[in-house]
Amino acid sequence: MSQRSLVPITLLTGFLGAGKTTWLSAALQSETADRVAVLVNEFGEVGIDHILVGEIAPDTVLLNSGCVCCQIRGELKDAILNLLTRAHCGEIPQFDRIVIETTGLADPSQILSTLTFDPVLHNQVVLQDVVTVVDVMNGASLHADQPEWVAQVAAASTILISKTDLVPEALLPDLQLRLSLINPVARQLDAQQNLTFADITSSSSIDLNSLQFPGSAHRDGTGAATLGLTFDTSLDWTSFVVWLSAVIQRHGANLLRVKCLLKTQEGVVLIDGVGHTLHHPRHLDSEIASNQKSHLVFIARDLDMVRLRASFEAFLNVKVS
Ligand SMILES: Nc1nc2c(ncn2[C@@H]2O[C@H](COP(=O)(O)OP(=O)(O)OP(=O)(O)O)[C@@H](O)[C@H]2O)c(=O)[nH]1
Repeated sequence: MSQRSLVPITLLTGFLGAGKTTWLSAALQSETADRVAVLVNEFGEVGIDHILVGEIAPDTVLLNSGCVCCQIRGELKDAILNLLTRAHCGEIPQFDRIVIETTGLADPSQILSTLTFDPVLHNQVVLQDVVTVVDVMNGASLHADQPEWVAQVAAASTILISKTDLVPEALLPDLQLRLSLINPVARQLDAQQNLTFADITSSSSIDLNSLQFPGSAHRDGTGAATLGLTFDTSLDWTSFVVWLSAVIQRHGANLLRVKCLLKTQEGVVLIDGVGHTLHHPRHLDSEIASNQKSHLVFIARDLDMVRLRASFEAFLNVKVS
């Protein structure tokens, strides 16, 4: 099956009470909403969010009795396959996208790993976006010392900042800066802007101008560190894959996010990974892409970024600026 026919999945995550269900309910009511199937994962005996979302999307499926990232991965797989089968048989309307709303304590990298490595799911669905809702009131203060919050922010392709109506506008830049220190490659949007799925998901053609890469290594105060490397030389793709595989093999548990735009002898390649799982590399063949420098970004916890940079330079024989 070709990549084109895979059903895209949007993973909607964010800490407890951040505003995931509120945003999802609003987006589902938008006139321009895709045809969306929704899976809601909740802790506890009684799920409530799926009832709220279910008023708008009647075929919403509740995954309860555990967290989808650790305890009920099999249930997630069965629920996705069940949705696809029911749509195929005409029992529920056809859909263009599946949205999975996680619990507030989920680690997105575990779910990505299930979606990517399961041999059956791998041929049916593809994780397209990780959308993380961050509560502007509690995000950087209350939640920042929670590893799950940092993992969710680091995994995001888009960060939706919620509850901006509840704080003075002047407080926003501070949170935005802190978020971009943890994850410099995610877009940050105001959740109150009536955003549709089209607004928050990555399009098939990538807007290179929207990609941001940090210039060096830094720590953000939550224990996560970021390394950004930029260089102009063309890389040997095979050597890079060997190096990256070794890094993931050795330090996979510490990695929160990897994003690379690479000039190689085979063209420009975009690599996007959450935790130690990588999406399929995407070839970018536009003229704009070929005029870019190469950029690598690693976000990790307890990883010596100076040594990582030295190892990259030595193995690939590249001097970075
Ligand atoms: N004022 C305001 N309240 C919001 C906003 N977004 C969410 N809320 C409120 O915040 C509370 C939690 O919102 P939910 O959407 O249930 O949050 P959640 O992330 O789905 O929560 P859990 O599933 O329990 O983790 C609710 O009372 C919402 O009404 C917002 O942008 N502005």
